[in-house]
Amino acid sequence: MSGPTTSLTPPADARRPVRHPDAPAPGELLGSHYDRCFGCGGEQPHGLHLETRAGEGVGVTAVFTVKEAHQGAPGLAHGGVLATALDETLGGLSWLLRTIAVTGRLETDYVRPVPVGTELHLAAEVTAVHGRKIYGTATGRIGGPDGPVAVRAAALFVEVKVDHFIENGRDEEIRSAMSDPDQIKVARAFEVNP
Ligand SMILES: CCCCCCCCCCCCCC(=O)SCCNC(=O)CCNC(=O)[C@H](O)C(C)(C)COP(=O)(O)OP(=O)(O)OC[C@H]1O[C@@H](n2cnc3c(N)ncnc32)[C@H](O)[C@@H]1OP(=O)(O)O
Repeated sequence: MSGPTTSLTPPADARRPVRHPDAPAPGELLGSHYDRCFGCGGEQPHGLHLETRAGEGVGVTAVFTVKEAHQGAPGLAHGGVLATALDETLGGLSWLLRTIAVTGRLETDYVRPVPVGTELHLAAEVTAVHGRKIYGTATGRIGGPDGPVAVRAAALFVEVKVDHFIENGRDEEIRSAMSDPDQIKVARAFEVNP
């Protein structure tokens, strides 16, 4: 049975994603692409501090522990924070394709409430590529990597050139990110189609 067609449904002539030959090995920690990123940066005290690892195929896994600062309803994770966790995990996929891409569209289903203190086990994969458009899905499970799904998302990322950040970001942060002594991180932040 086919579902409704939306802008998140890859067109019929979309291609299967291909893991870049220089992608990190399965299980390898990707590390933060930028210290001040709200999703993964170590220098954001209330950030998500998401730790993402390369998975099999064109997939990644990540873990996010819901902290007191991430509440919406008392004792429960804020939906926007959970969407951020899904978005950040999906963002990690660009490192497996060795492409820079930004979220164009993110559609989120909230299936179960996620209490503060929960470890959310995230997994994302690229499902198709069409020109600059990268289609992906993500899930967040509670109680372990095979636990019940609490949140899931479908997304469309759009490949961009590094100019996207240089032209739209603030000079101070761009300069600071480029001068990071961790050259792998700089490459992750700024390299386009090596
Ligand atoms: C300083 C540190 C750097 C860090 C770097 C690492 C980044 C990692 C960050 C990780 C953090 C996590 C990630 C984050 O949080 S990323 C942050 C959140 N995202 C953004 O800020 C993106 C803002 N949007 C834009 O800049 C532009 O709109 C983009 C670049 C997305 C497209 O504008 P552009 O002018 O370039 O392209 P186009 O308009 O010709 O469209 C091209 C194609 O795409 C299709 N399309 C477009 N939008 C949509 C849509 N909404 N639904 C459905 N389809 C859409 C469009 O129809 C067309 O299709 P086709 O006609 O070809 O078939």
